[in-house]
Amino acid sequence: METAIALTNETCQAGASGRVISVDIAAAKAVAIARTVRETEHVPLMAARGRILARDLFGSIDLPPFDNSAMDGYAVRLADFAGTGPWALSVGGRIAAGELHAGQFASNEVLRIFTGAPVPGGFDAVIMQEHCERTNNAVVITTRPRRGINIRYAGEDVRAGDRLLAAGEQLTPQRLALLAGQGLAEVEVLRKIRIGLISTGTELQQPGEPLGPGQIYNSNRVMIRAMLSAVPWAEILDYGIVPDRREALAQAFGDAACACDVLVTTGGVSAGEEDHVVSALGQHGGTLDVLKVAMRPESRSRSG
Ligand SMILES: Nc1nc2c(c(=O)[nH]1)N[C@H]1C(S)=C(S)[C@@H](COP(=O)(O)OP(=O)(O)OC[C@H]3O[C@@H](n4cnc5c(N)ncnc54)[C@H](O)[C@@H]3O)O[C@H]1N2
Ligand code: MOO
Repeated sequence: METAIALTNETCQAGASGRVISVDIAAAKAVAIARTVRETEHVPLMAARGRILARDLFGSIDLPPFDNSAMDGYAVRLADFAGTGPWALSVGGRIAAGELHAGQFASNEVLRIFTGAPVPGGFDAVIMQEHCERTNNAVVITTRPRRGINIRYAGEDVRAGDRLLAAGEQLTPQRLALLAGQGLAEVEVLRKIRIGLISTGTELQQPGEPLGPGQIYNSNRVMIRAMLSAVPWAEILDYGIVPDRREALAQAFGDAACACDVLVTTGGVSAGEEDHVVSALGQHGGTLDVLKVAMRPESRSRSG
């Protein structure tokens, strides 16, 4: 592990003798000095995709909340299947999803039922309509059903009290559905990491503007912003282009340091006297890990 070096006005030269390391090692070193964001916020489920869960979440209700039919067909009681079939049973009621059936049933009565409808107490199987023959007010069933067939029992998917998700997990669409299934409207997540972006270079020009002599369009900015905008737990603060003047850079870094958790800068970290980024960073009392990364065309990046 290379030790962090204190910054001085000459620090911009410090990388010159540093060892060149791989992209993976450089990334690991940058991650090693990172601190975890602790502040949290509540966000609506609809806006929570990709956010990081702040705390463990436990089920508050069973899912499904009640025994319900997995098929359109007939709810039956096994006690009505005495002897050998076929059995002719009369239809004593009808229930669709979203309804309740409060009535009583005589023995030998079945219930016309639809997918998602609650299975009343006492019924222990649902026979698909395709496996029944309906005649007026009766159904003929030829095969004795298995107990529980085509019934989704309360709590089969989630039990109240189960740990559903752990702190630190990312909220995928499927996990969000799990929380919605518990009736949650919002969820506590870690606040977004604020990533500042500063493009350094007197020679840089914004795309869309005429290119002056010696100028080059700022292509890194749009690339980095596009990459960061795909990160749902990050927020981008774009400070635009800052010219290669030490005071201007120090001012921009000072502003950004107050507002950001991470600052991404491009340019100005080479070894010439026009490269002021490292020394301007030093003005804010930081320490610096010099990371010379084995990549082309830019081999110089810094993390601190
Ligand atoms: N006799 C037969 N019955 C069924 C058959 C079959 O071949 N023969 N196929 C089964 C299959 S497979 C499916 S899938 C379902 C499709 O039925 P529907 O499209 O009518 O779906 P629903 O009954 O409306 O819902 C099914 C289930 O999911 C619950 N649900 C619905 N919407 C939501 C939502 N937005 N969020 C949460 N949960 C929802 C609903 O309450 C039901 O429990 O048909 C079978 N039946
Ligand atoms: O075949 Mo249904 O449409 O998935 O469960």
